[in-house]
Amino acid sequence: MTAKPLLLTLGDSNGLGPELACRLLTEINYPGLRIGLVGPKAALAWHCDRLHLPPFWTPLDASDPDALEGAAPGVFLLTPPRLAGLPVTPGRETPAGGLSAGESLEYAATLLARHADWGLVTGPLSKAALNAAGFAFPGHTEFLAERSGVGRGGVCMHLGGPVLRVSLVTTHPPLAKVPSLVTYDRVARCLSLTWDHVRRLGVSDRPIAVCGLNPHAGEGGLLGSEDEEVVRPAVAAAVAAGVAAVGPLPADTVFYRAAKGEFSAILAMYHDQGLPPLKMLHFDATVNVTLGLPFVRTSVGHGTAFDLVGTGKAGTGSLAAALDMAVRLTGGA
Ligand SMILES: NC(=O)C1=CN([C@@H]2O[C@H](COP(=O)(O)OP(=O)(O)OC[C@H]3O[C@@H](n4cnc5c(N)ncnc54)[C@H](O)[C@@H]3O)[C@@H](O)[C@H]2O)C=CC1
Ligand SMILES: NCC(=O)COP(=O)(O)O
Repeated sequence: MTAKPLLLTLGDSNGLGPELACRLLTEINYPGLRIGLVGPKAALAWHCDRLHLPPFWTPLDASDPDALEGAAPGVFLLTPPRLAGLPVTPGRETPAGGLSAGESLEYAATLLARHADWGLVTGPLSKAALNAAGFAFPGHTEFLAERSGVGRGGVCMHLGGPVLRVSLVTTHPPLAKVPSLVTYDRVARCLSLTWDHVRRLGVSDRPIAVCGLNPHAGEGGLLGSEDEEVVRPAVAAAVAAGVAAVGPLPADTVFYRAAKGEFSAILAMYHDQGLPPLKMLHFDATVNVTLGLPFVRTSVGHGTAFDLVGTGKAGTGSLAAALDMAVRLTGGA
């Protein structure tokens, strides 16, 4: 079977994305794959020059939405019209970098609306630069949820590594808003999407652990009411529908238990409950997957790391893992 084309957005043109794409795609050969880089040529050219690499891509006509479908395996560059000639300032956070990220994502979303069987891998963007460029989204997840028509409530952010996998009930709201966003429907939706994902990965022999929102999962209501009133009924309904899940469990010990292999995934209630343990264990192997979109989207787990751009010190492991996962989820291997 021929592998599906993958789009790889470079993310913020001044961030780590272009450098990692240059290094990874010249170090590793992906036979049989059609990879369409999306972003400005200047970002790639700057790093190739610095790393003494020849251009490793073939330009494609970005106005032809089927150009990548008809291409032979290889690495291609699709530059959205507004990014042609965009100057780059690698390592500096600017609105131009945000424009590059936003336009590239907009362009990729348009192609994926036409080719839902393709996959999308995203390079890191700066949320501040993205918004400074006029794209009012807290991140890729919300952007793609809206552009695909699914809506923010229909998707679930999931990040995983070789041992730990973590889904999030809420994505990027301020902490003060989290309790009101932990609803029965959100917990149920995220459990259902996470269950589908762990089954796809072949690790559904163990249950999903659901974290409590409050310390000690509320200690029976003593330390907060949400775990008994919202989380527990949603978990019970998911179990009745065939999902293997347990909880709410005290979040302070659930990662320790998962690291020993007890759970297939963890459903955390908010960003900084779920992601610090994951990144501590798997920083250079973390893959972000948006569950619930009509197409496969994976991403690096890390951010733009402006401090590392051009130093050659950044690890390419997370991007490599994101590409591998996209190939796997689009049925390529
Ligand atoms: N996938 C995405 O688009 C993501 C974007 N972000 C955004 O990125 C921007 C910067 O965020 P930070 O919190 O500073 O996180 P960051 O991940 O960019 O950097 C945190 C620390 O990790 C290091 N680091 C990052 N990537 C690395 C790599 N590949 N190899 C070795 N070390 C690496 C950095 O040098 C820094 O010390 C923010 O605007 C944030 O919102 C953050 C996470 C994911
Ligand atoms: N910490 C994960 C993260 O911020 C990724 O966000 P997104 O851009 O993938 O929505």
